[in-house]
Amino acid sequence: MTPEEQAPGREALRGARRVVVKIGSALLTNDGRGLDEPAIGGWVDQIAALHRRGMEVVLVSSGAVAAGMVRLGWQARPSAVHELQAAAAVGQNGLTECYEGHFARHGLLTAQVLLTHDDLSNRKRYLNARSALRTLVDLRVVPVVNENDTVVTDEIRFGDNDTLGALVANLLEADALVILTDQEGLFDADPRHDPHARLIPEGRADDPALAAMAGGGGTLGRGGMTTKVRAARLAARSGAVTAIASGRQPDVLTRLAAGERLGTLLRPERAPMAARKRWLAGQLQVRGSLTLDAGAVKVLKSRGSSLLPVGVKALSGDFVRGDMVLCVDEQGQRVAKGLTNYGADEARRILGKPSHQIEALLGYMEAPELIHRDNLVVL
Ligand SMILES: Nc1ncnc2c1ncn2[C@@H]1O[C@H](COP(=O)(O)OP(=O)(O)O)[C@@H](O)[C@H]1O
Ligand SMILES: N[C@@H](CCC(=O)OP(=O)(O)O)C(=O)O
Repeated sequence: MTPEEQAPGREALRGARRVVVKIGSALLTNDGRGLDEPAIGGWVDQIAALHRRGMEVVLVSSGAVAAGMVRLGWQARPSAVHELQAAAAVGQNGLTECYEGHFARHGLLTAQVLLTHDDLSNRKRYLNARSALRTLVDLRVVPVVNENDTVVTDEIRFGDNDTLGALVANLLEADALVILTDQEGLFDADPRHDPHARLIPEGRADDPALAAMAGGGGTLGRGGMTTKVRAARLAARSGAVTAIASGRQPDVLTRLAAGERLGTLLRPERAPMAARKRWLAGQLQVRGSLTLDAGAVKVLKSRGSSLLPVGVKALSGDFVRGDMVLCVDEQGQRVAKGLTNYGADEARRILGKPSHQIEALLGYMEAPELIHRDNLVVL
């Protein structure tokens, strides 16, 4: 059997028990004309149908800023953070009200869950968010998740909801992430600019060739296909398949759940990572970077070893013990990410040195490794 045959494909969607559905801004707001209520009603009807069949669905919905702009009568998306925050606060109200009303037609309760990057990067808050979401799902409530745009600033925002959708899929170990957008799926070029662009029906979530075809978004959406392909790679870490499809296709969700070949399906190729490693991999903020020699790159990749100072050639950034740092090879390619046992000043003094010299060099030894393998994830 080839790896392609072994990997979960369309049947993973058919048999999915838990699914995260992400609906993008471009689609939700009918290209900027305010919330597309009839369309939202249609997606809710499909989710309710899946729910009745026993499927657990978590919704990740964008649209707060775009809906707020329309309510406030603003023509153009503001660039000032405080205005974006205000628009999100006004628009999120409308979103919640809209979903609540439509799900109520089916006798289903919804729950508004607003998350920030900090909620998922701080381990304690991550575990809290996980148990709250799990409880809601167990109670058969449909969580409606968005980024808490009103309190985030540029440095700490996910920005696009594709990434948030993937992290929620990881958090709940969902079987599938379905990304509904305004295109039929991933094309080999941006169909907005290339009329000859062709749809890619299936691929590997971590295929770099697909990432290269994906471009940025329209005026309303944030990340375009770039963040959708990256989200598929993130979702694959917990074994989820990702479908990217047009929310304008009639019955798109129920047809996907029936295993129909719609849109683009991106399959996970590697075995799912343990939960803690996934949490590490999902961290977006890194404080510094370490350049590894070829020997260190090899043992990290082939044996999952810890990173010792002896294998590090250079470092950059201003990090402290416990911060996330990126490990790159001598060509600058990303190799791994992990939580460092030493701050930048100490690490600089022990670079390239065997671990038995650490105590003599620093006057103490926190640990023999710069990054322990439990705190390291190979990318
Ligand atoms: N290779 C590609 N295939 C399909 N769409 C692409 C591609 N590259 C860029 N895009 C753009 O990505 C847009 C969808 O992303 P985005 O605007 O962020 O929407 P959303 O709000 O649904 O996330 C499409 O309208 C399209 O113009
Ligand atoms: N959190 C933002 C959504 C960000 C956004 O537009 O994301 P996306 O739909 O992925 O392009 C909002 O509700 O306006």
